[in-house]
Amino acid sequence: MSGQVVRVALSERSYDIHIGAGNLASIGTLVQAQLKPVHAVLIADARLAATHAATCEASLAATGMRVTTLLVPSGEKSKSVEQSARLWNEMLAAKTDRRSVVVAVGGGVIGDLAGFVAATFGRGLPFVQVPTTLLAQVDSSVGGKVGINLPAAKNMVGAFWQPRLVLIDTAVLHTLPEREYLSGLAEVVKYGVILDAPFFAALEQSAAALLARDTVALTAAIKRSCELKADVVRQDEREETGLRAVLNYGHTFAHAIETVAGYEALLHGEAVSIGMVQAARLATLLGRIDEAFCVRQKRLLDALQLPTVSPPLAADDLVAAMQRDKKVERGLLRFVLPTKLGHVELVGGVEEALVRQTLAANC
Ligand SMILES: NC(=O)c1ccc[n+]([C@@H]2O[C@H](COP(=O)([O-])OP(=O)(O)OC[C@H]3O[C@@H](n4cnc5c(N)ncnc54)[C@H](O)[C@@H]3O)[C@@H](O)[C@H]2O)c1
Ligand SMILES: O=C(O)C(=O)C[C@@H](O)[C@H](O)[C@H](O)COP(=O)(O)O
Ligand SMILES: [Zn+2]
Repeated sequence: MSGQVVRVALSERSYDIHIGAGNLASIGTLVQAQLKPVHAVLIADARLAATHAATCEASLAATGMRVTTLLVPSGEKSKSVEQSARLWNEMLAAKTDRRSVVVAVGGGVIGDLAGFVAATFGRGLPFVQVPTTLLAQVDSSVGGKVGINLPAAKNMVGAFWQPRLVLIDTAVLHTLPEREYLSGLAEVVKYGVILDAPFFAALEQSAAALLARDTVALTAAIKRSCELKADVVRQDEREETGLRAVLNYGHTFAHAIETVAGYEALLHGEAVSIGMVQAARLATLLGRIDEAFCVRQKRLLDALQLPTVSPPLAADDLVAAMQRDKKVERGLLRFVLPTKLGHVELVGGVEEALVRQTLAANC
């Protein structure tokens, strides 16, 4: 198969991310060669039933394995206990067992949900990610964080369950709606800010090409994002040393906004864009970074047509949501904050008054 491969090197169960254009139809041969399952449970976004999910289904079936396709309604609300229970029951009815593999086809919602179901059904089934949004290709399909939301807390129930392989077909991005595409660019910008200043500068140069979905610029951005994430996950797979927390830059604010807004008003990447602006502002209030950094970060987010101002939400509700963030330690908030372009730190003991001041400055 042509294309590029990024390796996620782990002590157990390392895996490859295959990146190419038009490689979706090779999913069957890849899965068969690597996992030799007798049965595939294809969990797909219902909106992709007639397109990318159908391609994957045909490719898997062509290898001779039995295929059960389970469609999930599109949208963040599907990352739920109810959808998980429905999938577990349908998998049982379809005689899913340890020779089965779960294949997720869709964006981050499907990957997180299908991965969670794979991690829990029968105490764990092999799992394959076929991400079809930019956000899922650069972030959610890599690293094994799987899970669902509770109404009052985003991603609160889940597991670390690594996929056995990730297949990225950049051609599927041609059908992605504009707003969803831009949302994925926010996580790409995140990688530049937290880990790679030259990559951030390259994004500044290629903003117009990225907006035009230019294949060369896009493939480079996807590959670099996957490499950066793979390297963090390699060093701290289960977010135990604090290193992996860097990937959470902007997310304490973002998850609070998404939760308080009821999971539907904003896309995850949009909330991350706003959250990165707020995290940078908090860092300036703490004297950890200068205003020039904030201006530069916002300029790139603006160039990529991402939102940088939160919708009006009650500060009390946002702070209460932040108190339920998984990074909270002994009741104290912790934030990932920039120290310079390309470097962030996990900072504890941030006073609530400063967080409120940051929220009030929303502009
Ligand atoms: N596990 C992780 O490490 C991680 C990382 C980042 C984000 N996430 C999670 O990912 C989720 C967001 O994922 P998302 O942005 O991919 O959203 P999503 O899964 O909701 O997909 C966005 C929309 O795009 C549509 N779609 C998907 N692929 C398409 C295609 N190729 N053509 C046309 N339409 C297509 C879907 O039907 C959906 O309506 C959030 O729940 C977030 O918390 C998880
Ligand atoms: O992979 C990670 O680690 C991340 O933090 C990536 C984030 O972009 C992603 O949104 C993740 O789902 C957030 O995880 P959470 O542990 O804060 O719920
Ligand atoms: Zn994210």
